[in-house]
Amino acid sequence: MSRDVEEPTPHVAPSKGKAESSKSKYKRILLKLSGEALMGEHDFGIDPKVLDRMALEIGQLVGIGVQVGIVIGGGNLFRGAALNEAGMDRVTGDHMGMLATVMNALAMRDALERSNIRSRVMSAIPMSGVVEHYDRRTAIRYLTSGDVVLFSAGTGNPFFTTDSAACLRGIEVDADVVIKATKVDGVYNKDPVKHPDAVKYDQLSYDDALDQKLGVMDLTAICLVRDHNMPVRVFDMNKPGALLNMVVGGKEGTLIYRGE
Ligand SMILES: Nc1ncnc2c1ncn2[C@@H]1O[C@H](COP(=O)(O)OP(=O)(O)O)[C@@H](O)[C@H]1O
Ligand SMILES: O=c1ccn([C@@H]2O[C@H](COP(=O)(O)OP(=O)(O)O)[C@@H](O)[C@H]2O)c(=O)[nH]1
Repeated sequence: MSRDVEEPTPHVAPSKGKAESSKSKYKRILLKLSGEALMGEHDFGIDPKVLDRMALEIGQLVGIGVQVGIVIGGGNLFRGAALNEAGMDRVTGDHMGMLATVMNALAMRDALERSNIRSRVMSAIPMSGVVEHYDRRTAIRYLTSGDVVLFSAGTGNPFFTTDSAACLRGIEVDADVVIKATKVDGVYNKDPVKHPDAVKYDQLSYDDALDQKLGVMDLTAICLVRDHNMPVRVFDMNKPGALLNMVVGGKEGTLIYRGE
């Protein structure tokens, strides 16, 4: 697949429906939201104030015609690896982690709909009566019609992360970019939380991210985007307005792409 990387010319594919995105650099994005960020000031669970703020920011994108797919993590509730360390079977823990992402997606849909933003939740694990089962063609139809689509339950398989799920869904629905909204404002040469002298990259290649084993995103996810030439942007979701600014072409976060 030869996906046009965002530089130097914005990639606007005519096949993605009628949405007017004259001010947006992208027609369709896949936004990965950290589960942990949903906790806000708390140690566990979901802070409704955080959801409302995110709904507002997502609404701004929808308002300028951007088609938005979202993958939410589950780290605010359960992580398979942590449950495993505490003695639980890993696969059971991962199933709990994936179910946690469904709960987060339901909470986010609720917040979006309270803000009058049409949205759908799809799950990689069938959950009849609660959410729709993921189907790529249906998801693309929803996106094209302007609905926000929340892809929940990760990839549906244990031993993966929601970063990998975000990259997978982004590639499947032919998004222009995967945007990882996280706790740090970009990718650094080492973990900036542990190393105050870490230096931030404005952009770096997939191969550099892999070679340096930069921990901001798991290596499985980076291999996937590299193989499909899907650009990834990493930015700080706690910085108000940063998401909209990035989508209209402002300088935010770090771009991971195929390089020169
Ligand atoms: N080289 C790096 N650049 C930026 N962040 C890094 C790096 N190495 C490790 N990190 C850590 O990765 C974290 C983001 O990844 P992760 O915990 O998976 O986030 P999320 O919960 O958003 O998926 C950051 O909070 C940061 O502490
Ligand atoms: O495809 C997937 C995605 C997620 N998970 C599980 O769900 C948890 C929550 O996802 P993640 O840790 O990626 O959430 P985040 O760090 O983004 O909050 C993971 O720890 C895994 O246990 C999984 O098993 N398969």
